[in-house]
Amino acid sequence: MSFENSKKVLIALDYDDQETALAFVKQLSPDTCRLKVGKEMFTYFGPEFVKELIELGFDVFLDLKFHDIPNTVAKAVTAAAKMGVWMVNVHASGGYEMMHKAKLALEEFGDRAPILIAVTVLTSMDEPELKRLGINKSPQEQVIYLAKLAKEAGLDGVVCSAQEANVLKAELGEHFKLVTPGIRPEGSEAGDQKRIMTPKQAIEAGSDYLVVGRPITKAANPVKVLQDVNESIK
Ligand SMILES: O=C(O)c1cc(=O)[nH]c(=O)n1[C@@H]1O[C@H](COP(=O)(O)O)[C@@H](O)[C@H]1O
Repeated sequence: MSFENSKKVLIALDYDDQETALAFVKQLSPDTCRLKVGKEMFTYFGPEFVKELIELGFDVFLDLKFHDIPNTVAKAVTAAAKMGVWMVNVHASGGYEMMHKAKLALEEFGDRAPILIAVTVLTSMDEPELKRLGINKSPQEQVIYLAKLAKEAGLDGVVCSAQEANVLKAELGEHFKLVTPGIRPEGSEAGDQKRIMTPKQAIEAGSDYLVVGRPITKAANPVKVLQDVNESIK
């Protein structure tokens, strides 16, 4: 799939109602954003919903964060590729073998293989939360550690917070893609996100793609907020 990144905003479609989601999507253009379908919408509406978005011309990031034994994850990313999605993700903490098998499974799709990325440390986590998991590292140290592992396993990039983008670009190179949620335009609420940045700061730090959900989808005028975000990162 194409890494073309003039469209940097990936809108997180986290709705429990398909009609509302589609009414929102129909106000958007595939020229100004891509769409992310995550666990909530996929669990409610499944592959048919994803295919409908693709038919409307959108690149879709299927965000199901697979984390299982290598064989199961390889089969799951194969199913995602068959659906025609642009990007798919797994959890880096599933391990080298799991990530590597997933990457190998996508080889048969050639140029049509989705971009495969790994979630490092969720943007909702901070140092105390990592400690509770038994990980005695800062989020940044753990992100770097897992991102290196993902690169070694052949993945195309990682999901991290924009706060780690700078150091990851320096350590892992220009071509390793950084997809950053936890994006909050000036003045919007952090909610459950802990490691946040504004769209402009994130791009300046080296993010390739910005995942933005509630600041756009819950806005009174979502299309205007998207336009403002795109304008701020031109
Ligand atoms: O993989 C993701 O997309 C993801 C990883 C992560 O570390 N943090 C994170 O927030 N996400 C997703 O990004 C979206 C962020 O949405 P908002 O917080 O509403 O902007 C949600 O759909 C999350 O599931």
